[in-house]
Amino acid sequence: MAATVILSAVIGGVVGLLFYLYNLLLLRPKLLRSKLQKQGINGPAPSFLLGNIPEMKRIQLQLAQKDHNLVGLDHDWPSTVFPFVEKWKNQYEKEINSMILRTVKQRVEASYEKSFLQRILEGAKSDVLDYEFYNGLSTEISQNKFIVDNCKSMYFAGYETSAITTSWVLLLLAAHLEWQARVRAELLEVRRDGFLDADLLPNLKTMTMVIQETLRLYPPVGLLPREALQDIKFKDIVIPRGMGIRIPIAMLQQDPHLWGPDAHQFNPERFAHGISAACKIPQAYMPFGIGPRICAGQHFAMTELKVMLSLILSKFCVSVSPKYNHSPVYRLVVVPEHGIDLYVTKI
Ligand code: HEM
Repeated sequence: MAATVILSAVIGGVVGLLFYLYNLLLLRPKLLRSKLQKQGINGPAPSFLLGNIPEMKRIQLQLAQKDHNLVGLDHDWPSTVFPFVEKWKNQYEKEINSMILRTVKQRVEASYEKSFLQRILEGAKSDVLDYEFYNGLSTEISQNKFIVDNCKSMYFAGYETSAITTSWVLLLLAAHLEWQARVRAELLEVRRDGFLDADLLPNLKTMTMVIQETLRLYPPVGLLPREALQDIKFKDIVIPRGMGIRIPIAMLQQDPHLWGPDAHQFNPERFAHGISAACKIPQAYMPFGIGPRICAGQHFAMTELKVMLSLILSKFCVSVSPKYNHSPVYRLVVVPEHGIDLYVTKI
């Protein structure tokens, strides 16, 4: 009898352990991964956005296939509890870094044009690396680190932000058909001969207003982190050196005291005479941040958004599907929790 109990306990323990490992290593990361993919995180990027940097797209696809453990574990399992997670993360980081370096170098060797990546490489060789951050590292390591860090920053800062803004704009235009019609009419008028070139983009005034209003209501970066580098006295408030500060962009951009009673509504008309006329304190509108660290890609992002929306709206009408469940949430950027369901009709 005792032997049966012990045997059952051992079998139960082994089965439990196997299930735990299965859950930890396979099932859970897989579920998390598909959940993240549904939100568009780590999924294959639209080729338009990455069209000019196909290598980055390839890297992203490779990562999407490879890093399911990393994604799952990163989100759920603190490395302090499972020290091996740290080891895996380091291993993945090394792999990702060498993938980026390899890609950058191959691309630069294969290209004669003055590309953005070439500029990063030139930057890596200039005295920019005198920064404290790189002190103590050998020249080669710091140059490589500079290249990899810059590629990661550009990719991190430039992809999700623009992609999610396009989605929010399409949703808002699907919900406000009169604005969709105005944007389309403007588009047809501006590209009279059927071709929209770069010089015509500034003429898309209504579209600019719609994008500005979308970025007001759904700023991808909802909070801006800063750190006080010295003691600051701000009226009656003393902010000691080293304190972390969060600037609540999303809240500032919907404050009725600043924007009027319709602050929570979609009304692109408020931007008809620019940002200063739209808001009592224009500095409270900061979807691209503010100050010396303002978004380096803001003009590129506006151009990219206009081109992408022009291409979509000149060919398709969008309307909201009854399946759509509105629930914006703060993740890495502000995203629709359940995705965006739209009906798309060819014009
Ligand atoms: C709708 C699209 C975008 C939004 C809303 C956005 C927003 C932001 C915000 C809020 C910041 C922080 C600014 C601060 O700290 O004051 C930032 C930084 C940055 N963004 Fe963007 N961004 C967008 C697109 C892009 C694109 C397309 C690129 C590159 C191609 C880019 C590159 C960067 C870089 C490099 C930084 C860091 C600048 C620095 O720290 O000096 N962003 N962005």
